[in-house]
Amino acid sequence: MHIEKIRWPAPAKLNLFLYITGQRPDGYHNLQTLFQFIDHCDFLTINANKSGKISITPEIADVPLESNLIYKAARLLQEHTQCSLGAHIELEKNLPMGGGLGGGSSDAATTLVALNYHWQLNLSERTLATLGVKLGADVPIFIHGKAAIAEGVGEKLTSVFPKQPHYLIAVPNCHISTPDVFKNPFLKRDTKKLSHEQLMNNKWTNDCQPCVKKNYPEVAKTIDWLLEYAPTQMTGTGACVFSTFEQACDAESLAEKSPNWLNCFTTKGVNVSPLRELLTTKLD
Ligand SMILES: C[C@](O)(CO)[C@H](O)COP(=O)(O)OP(=O)(O)OC[C@H]1O[C@@H](n2ccc(N)nc2=O)[C@H](O)[C@@H]1O
Ligand SMILES: Nc1ncnc2c1ncn2[C@@H]1O[C@H](COP(=O)(O)OP(=O)(O)OP(=O)(O)O)[C@@H](O)[C@H]1O
Repeated sequence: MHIEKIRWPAPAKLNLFLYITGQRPDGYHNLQTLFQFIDHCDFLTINANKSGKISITPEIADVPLESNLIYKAARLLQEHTQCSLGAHIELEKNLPMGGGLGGGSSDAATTLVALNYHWQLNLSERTLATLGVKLGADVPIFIHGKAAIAEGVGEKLTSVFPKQPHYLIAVPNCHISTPDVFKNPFLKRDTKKLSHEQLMNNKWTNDCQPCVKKNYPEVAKTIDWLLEYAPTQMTGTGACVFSTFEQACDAESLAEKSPNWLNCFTTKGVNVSPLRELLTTKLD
């Protein structure tokens, strides 16, 4: 067991494009989506112990321990490996919840990767991703840790190298349920599947955005305000929206002049996740 206390990052992701190419018999949707990470993270400080128990502080408001994806990921790993070790996890929650930035999935992925290290389980990335997808469709990309086109329901990953621009991320004041967006009868579900080369060279859009804009006026107002200044679109099933800039100073000056109702922060796109950076450069 690695007993040293380590502060592990759990970064957010953006869907730079998101196309729905069909629906499977089980109701899940086949996607073609481009994931990039941003340098804006939750942090999990992990202290491994021999208790067999998983404790997390502080609690997340409205999320009981048994529903916390960090707890679920740790339990899944214990069950899969019959490991009798435990851990105390201190969570610094910086990512907005239910915003399409994948914070819950990222926390779960970081838990799997970190406990695999602390408990010295030696599970492969593939095994961790197979366990992780049970917790959420986005967990495998966070375990992969490299910008990628995801296909299937999000589990088939091909690494790609999009530009790493600066972003202004806006967080509209509304919670959007992912299942509700996928249930919407007006959702476009028949986008033609394209080659990776075509996908990377075309203009990038998000098939969920028109329905979400229609049903959530806060999202529509945010996108329309930002579009006056920079290319802007929604990530995932919303509600967060990102505007793209070549220079950090342009993102920052737009954030400064944005109206009070627009809650936002600036960050940079990264093709290697901070979690992967830590694993490959600092812990090897
Ligand atoms: C749309 C994305 O945000 C893209 O990054 C993700 O694929 C959604 O990932 P997530 O929030 O982890 O979603 P999950 O918890 O796996 O799925 C929530 C619900 O969304 C619907 N869902 C999700 C993913 C998918 N490819 N097809 C779907 O139809 C299903 O009804 C599912 O029950
Ligand atoms: N550790 C966790 N962090 C955030 N949310 C969690 C966590 N554990 C459970 N949840 C639940 O998961 C829900 C979705 O959280 P999350 O922040 O991942 O949404 P999201 O950013 O919209 O994700 P996605 O882009 O994958 O749809 C939350 O509303 C919360 O109830």
